[in-house]
Amino acid sequence: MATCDDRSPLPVVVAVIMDDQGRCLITRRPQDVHQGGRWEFPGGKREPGESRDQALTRELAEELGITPLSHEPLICLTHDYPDLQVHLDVVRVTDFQGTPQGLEGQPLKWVPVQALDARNFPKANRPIIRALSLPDRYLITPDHWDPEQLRVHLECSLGDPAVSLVQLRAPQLDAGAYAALAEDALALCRRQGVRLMLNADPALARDLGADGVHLNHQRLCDWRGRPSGLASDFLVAASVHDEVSMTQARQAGCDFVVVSPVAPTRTHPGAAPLGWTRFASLADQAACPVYALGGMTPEDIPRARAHGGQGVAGIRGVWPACSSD
Ligand SMILES: Nc1nc2c([nH]c(=O)n2[C@H]2C[C@H](O)[C@@H](COP(=O)(O)OP(=O)(O)OP(=O)(O)O)O2)c(=O)[nH]1
Ligand SMILES: [Mg+2]
Repeated sequence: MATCDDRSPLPVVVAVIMDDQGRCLITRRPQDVHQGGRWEFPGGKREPGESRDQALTRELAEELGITPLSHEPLICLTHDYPDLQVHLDVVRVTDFQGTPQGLEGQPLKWVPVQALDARNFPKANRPIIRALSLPDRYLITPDHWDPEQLRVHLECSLGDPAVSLVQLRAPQLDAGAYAALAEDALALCRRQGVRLMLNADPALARDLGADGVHLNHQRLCDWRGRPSGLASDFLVAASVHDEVSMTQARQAGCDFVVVSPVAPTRTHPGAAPLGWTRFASLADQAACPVYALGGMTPEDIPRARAHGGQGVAGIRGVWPACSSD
């Protein structure tokens, strides 16, 4: 059902409320409203003149009878439904007062983040669920590591709890050597519960059972939709450098993107850095979580988040130091 509100996009504040076991609160929308019958995160339309935080406090009081005490930005996105364009400003509520109740008669459930994919949410919620399940750093293998150095670095880094998402990038290897290395790296990553993205042909990533594929510029241009036989949690990511490639990533339905180079970097010394203002503007156009790449270290994570990012990606500065370095 369409809304009578003619603001476009419709400004909506959305709250992902977490409990101390890492579960989040979902509620069911009534049948007779826009996206009726689907599960959602609590929240609603911002009234004219209201700030995001005022709307958050009002909506959570009206719908659940609770008061948010602390929250942080999670992701902002615009989504085009056939009948309505919405702009969702999503925050993660980490502390609140009161016990949530369905004050409008809506069913409530606390569910672990890993169980969210299986629920029937509105389409706009896919990036929110991705943002919840992705870490604040994305490690990319440097191409000067030979396969043995790569194995040593993976083994020493994978025990670090901050390391949970890695991209295997090895453009110096031929297809056969890359596939052999990818099989070894996947076995190591699986043992530690780390997700491995292959910077390779999407069919290879699927056939080896990788957690996802990272599309470089050429593969993003060639992308013709998710190949058949992919699990729904298989991640598709892409490298983005400007508005054109951000639009391509949106059209490809990427689960996350990496924007670069944000700052000067030793690996690409000739490339002009985008800077944080341009990063923020590109992040605003994304329909998915965005990592900043280029001269990043873990100290840049708060800055990346303050500019609308999920966190940082890195080739050199983001890997933990290993004793063999
Ligand atoms: N609250 C919420 N809204 C969502 C989510 N995903 C999503 O696409 N939306 C859309 C559905 C609606 O078009 C819009 C939210 O508007 P709403 O109808 O819930 O607004 P409201 O709570 O102010 O309701 P009302 O007072 O107008 O009855 O955002 C979500 O996870 N949570
Ligand atoms: Mg609502």
